[in-house]
Amino acid sequence: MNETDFIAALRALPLHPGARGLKDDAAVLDIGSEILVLTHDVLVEGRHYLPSQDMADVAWKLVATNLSDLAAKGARPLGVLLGHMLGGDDARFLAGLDEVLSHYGVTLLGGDTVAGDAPRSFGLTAIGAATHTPVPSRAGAQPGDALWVTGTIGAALLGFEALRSGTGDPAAYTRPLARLPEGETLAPHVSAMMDVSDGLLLDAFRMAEASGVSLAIDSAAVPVGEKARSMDCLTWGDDYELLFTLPAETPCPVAATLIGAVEPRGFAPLFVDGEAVANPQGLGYVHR
Ligand SMILES: Nc1ncnc2c1ncn2[C@@H]1O[C@H](COP(=O)(O)OP(=O)(O)OP(=O)(O)O)[C@@H](O)[C@H]1O
Ligand SMILES: Cc1ncc(C[n+]2csc(CCOP(=O)(O)O)c2C)c(N)n1
Ligand SMILES: [Mg+2]
Repeated sequence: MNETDFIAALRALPLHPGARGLKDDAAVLDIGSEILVLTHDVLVEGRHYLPSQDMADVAWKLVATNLSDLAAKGARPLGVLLGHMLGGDDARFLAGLDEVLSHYGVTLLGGDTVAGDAPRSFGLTAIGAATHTPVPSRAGAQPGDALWVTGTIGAALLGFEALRSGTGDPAAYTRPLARLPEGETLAPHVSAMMDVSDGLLLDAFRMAEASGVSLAIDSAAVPVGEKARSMDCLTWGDDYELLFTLPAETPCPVAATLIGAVEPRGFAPLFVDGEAVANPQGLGYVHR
């Protein structure tokens, strides 16, 4: 069973309405006075980071990737709960955790600590407060809307290669940034929004499926890390940029690039340069 199959099977279990059918970046919990936004992500040695990496980078990435899901819902972080496995360079992990929490002005709520052998994994739950209702979802894209993305797609891939070769800047891979200010600015305007974690094309496919529309992407319009390897950049993932749709007449209120359009559902959820993409296979990263 791969990640997609497992999540599909989870959808048959009793789901909270705030789980949004397990088809969104985070759960949305209306508790009356506030709307909480909740997300959890895990990093695994060898899968999400290299065993040789500085554990300070791992702590940074663990927090940033979770905050990215809050950003995609326009939420402001309230705090985090950490699931920690002792046995690596725990002092460096603590230093990186201090650094990333200070950077985002976020504080610890709690967590759990265990010891274990490599390959170790680390979990984090991030809790945020919605800044705008309705909280943006992946499901609201409307035919006629414009499709936008922040930042450079494939920067993480190039950062990963820089880390492995020891030449160039690995920061886009080792120290991704959560687009919290952009997410908050965008939330009142977008019809749909998500972060790009598994690859632009796979995540666009998921947005199209959730919204019941087709997304048409002009691949040449996407700002990629390396033009000659555009397809690698569009499918590798780990970029943590925001992918969103805006009504055609709405000016984009943040720095971002127009990369396509929302169309009524055609015979595929995704069209890349006019070519129908009916199957998500090969569009991005899926755990298996
Ligand atoms: N083990 C699990 N138990 C419950 N819900 C899960 C589990 N794994 C995934 N989900 C849910 O499935 C949906 C999709 O998850 P996914 O991990 O693809 O989203 P994401 O966090 O935005 O992406 P990424 O993990 O790549 O950052 C979310 O609603 C998530 O909460
Ligand atoms: C050492 C190493 N680091 C990174 C990658 C690439 N990668 C792994 S998971 C993922 C998507 C986000 O994960 P998730 O869906 O769990 O949030 C990506 C792009 C790799 N193959 N090897
Ligand atoms: Mg996400």
